[in-house]
Amino acid sequence: MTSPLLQVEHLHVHQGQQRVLHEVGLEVRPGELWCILGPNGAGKSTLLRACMGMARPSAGTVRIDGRDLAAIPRAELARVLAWVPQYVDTSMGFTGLELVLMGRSPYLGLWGLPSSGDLQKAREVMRELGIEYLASRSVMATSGGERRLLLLARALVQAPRLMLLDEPTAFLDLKHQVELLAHLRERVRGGMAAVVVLHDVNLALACADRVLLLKQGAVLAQGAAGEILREDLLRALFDVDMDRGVTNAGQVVFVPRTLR
Ligand SMILES: Nc1ncnc2c1ncn2[C@@H]1O[C@H](COP(=O)(O)OP(=O)(O)OP(=O)(O)O)[C@@H](O)[C@H]1O
Repeated sequence: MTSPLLQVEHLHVHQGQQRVLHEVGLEVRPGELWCILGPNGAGKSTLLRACMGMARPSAGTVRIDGRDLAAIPRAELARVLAWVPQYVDTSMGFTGLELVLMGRSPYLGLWGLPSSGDLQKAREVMRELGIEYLASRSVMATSGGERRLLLLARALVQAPRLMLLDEPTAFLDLKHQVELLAHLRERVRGGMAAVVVLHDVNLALACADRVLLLKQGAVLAQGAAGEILREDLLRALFDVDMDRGVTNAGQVVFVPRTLR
């Protein structure tokens, strides 16, 4: 078995007096796509933030590629790990291409200027995601979904081995949601690892290898997606009765009972 790229052990995080994460453990290996599911306020974003050193553990360890996260210089970390946050600060008025090019900063030389190779990589990823048309547009003049795709492009040009994505499908229409996750799956098949916070159980079921269910800051269950995503655990997680069905194409789906 390959060694983990991300290893979280006995992680506790507090925000002031509030206990946000309690005794969380997680191991992510190359070629695995993990989905984190849980109710609002469960601690999903905090877990991602702790994995990249933006939320300080009150106890426990986070290791990236076998090394203690706190001991890895930021520039070095950025060559291994990329983050797709929930929001982008659009107040600074970058163009789409400039935002995407920021993903190349861990590789820039002495003067910090992107080379023609960096520009080519940025344009290539934008083309793959169908957002070339945003290259010279101000990020302030883009839609919520377009910003999401720009943030994904920025993370992809970073050429990370591990990607952490916080609700990347929020604001995206159905086609873009499916395309984004398919794109991510393809990268993961190529050996990258990804941890994705999602709210949609069916999208998680469609794309995840492994799933972690987080409730009130603690792990309710984790393991292979097909074993963990089942009615009893989903009910315990969301306090909503779910019915399991199978589509004509043989795909398992869950429907909240109150919506039937
Ligand atoms: N900076 C902070 N100061 C105080 N409390 C915080 C802070 N950041 C998060 N929290 C609290 O920690 C808890 C977990 O927040 P977090 O954002 O990790 O949840 P989440 O599972 O990502 O939620 P959502 O699905 O709503 O995005 C929440 O109760 C939140 O109010």
